[in-house]
Amino acid sequence: MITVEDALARVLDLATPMPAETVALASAAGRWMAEPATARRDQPPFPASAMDGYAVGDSAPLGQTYRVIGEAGAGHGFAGKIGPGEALRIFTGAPVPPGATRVILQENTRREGDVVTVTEVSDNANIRARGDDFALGAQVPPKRLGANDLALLAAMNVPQVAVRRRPVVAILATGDELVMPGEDPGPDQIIASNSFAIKALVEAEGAEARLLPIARDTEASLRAAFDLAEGADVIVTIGGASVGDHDVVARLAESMGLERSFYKLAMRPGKPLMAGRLRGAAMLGLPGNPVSAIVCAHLFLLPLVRAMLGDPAPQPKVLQAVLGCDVAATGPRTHYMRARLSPGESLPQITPFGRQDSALLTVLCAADALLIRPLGDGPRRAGERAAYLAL
Ligand SMILES: Nc1nc2c(c(=O)[nH]1)N[C@H]1C(S)=C(S)[C@@H](COP(=O)(O)OP(=O)(O)OC[C@H]3O[C@@H](n4cnc5c(N)ncnc54)[C@H](O)[C@@H]3O)O[C@H]1N2
Ligand code: MOO
Repeated sequence: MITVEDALARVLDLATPMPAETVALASAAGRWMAEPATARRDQPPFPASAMDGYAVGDSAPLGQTYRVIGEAGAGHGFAGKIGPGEALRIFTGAPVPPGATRVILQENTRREGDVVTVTEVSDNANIRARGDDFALGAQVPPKRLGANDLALLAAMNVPQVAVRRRPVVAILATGDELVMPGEDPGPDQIIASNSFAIKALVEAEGAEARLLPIARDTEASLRAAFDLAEGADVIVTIGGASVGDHDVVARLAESMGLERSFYKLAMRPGKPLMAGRLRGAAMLGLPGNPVSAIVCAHLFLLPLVRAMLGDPAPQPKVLQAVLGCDVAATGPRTHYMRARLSPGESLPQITPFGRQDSALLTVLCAADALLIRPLGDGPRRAGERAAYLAL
């Protein structure tokens, strides 16, 4: 059995970066940029008024009067320039003309005909310098595009972005006992649940999920399912990974040419995880127990997807908390305990659930964190520091 850290490094070795494709900005939310984007203009492209008021060329002392010589609005500049004793009626977003050094807030003036008088002084010039937000040539380094990034690229006049193609993740649940939700299970059958979590997790990370039909525990059925995974960038099998007579996934994948990176790791839940490369795709064989499959997806599948999309830090983010109760020593496997966070003084408090069976979806749903209990660690007392992963 290898360690979790070693296993993660080997999984990340399976990640090949996705090729780039070009998409319209309006379709780029959640996508990973494949290369930096470059501003095609200054923003603002001219000194711009930040307020509605009057543009003048002096410090606007109290009682000063100006003759209003024209008007400028957003999208409608003033062609002339401002001389001494002159003011331009100006609105927010309008270009500030030459000669003007400040915009007096409208509320700080009195207007009579074409004469405006300063009624209150302010040291705010109310002018945004050209390029104040960004300058021509400014670069946005590759990142996952969120709403704010899309607005920035739009302002930079970047109508299309080179993004990484979404990796296709084929999800293959295996087992004679499984039927899909809504079907009529036989007396020995249960409902396949894991695939739905795995699909949602990889989609949220920016991948495209391909949910394959459930494969039965026969070589023919599994082989047919693997054929349906053709062309996927990642193949995820669920179940059939352990030592039982019906656990044919590994055997079959190997007969199809799987280059195995590892099988079994010192982790609980998730010991029978398998990883490798099959027909050009990265393959992860997740254990069948629902919590094992989902925890392994958080720890290995999502980092793999992120690495393929170009995330420079694809590893799960380990956070710190303090224990909310005493915990027992761990055995020879690092234990990822389903736990609940509550507010603490400087760090949150983390308390694992009493029931840690890897079949318990209700406990997983009640959890918002995985308490990490390192392998071989002794008992720990409430109040001691502990690492966790947020769910
Ligand atoms: N003799 C041993 N037995 C087991 C070992 C072991 O080391 N020696 N490991 C245990 C551990 S740990 C795990 S985890 C499981 C993993 O088993 P498999 O990956 O082979 O999974 P299955 O046997 O196919 O299923 C386990 C369990 O999960 C249910 N299952 C499977 N797929 C789904 C699905 N898509 N949705 C919902 N539930 C699913 C399945 O019905 C079984 O109940 O092995 C232990 N045994
Ligand atoms: O390691 Mo298994 O995944 O405990 O249920």
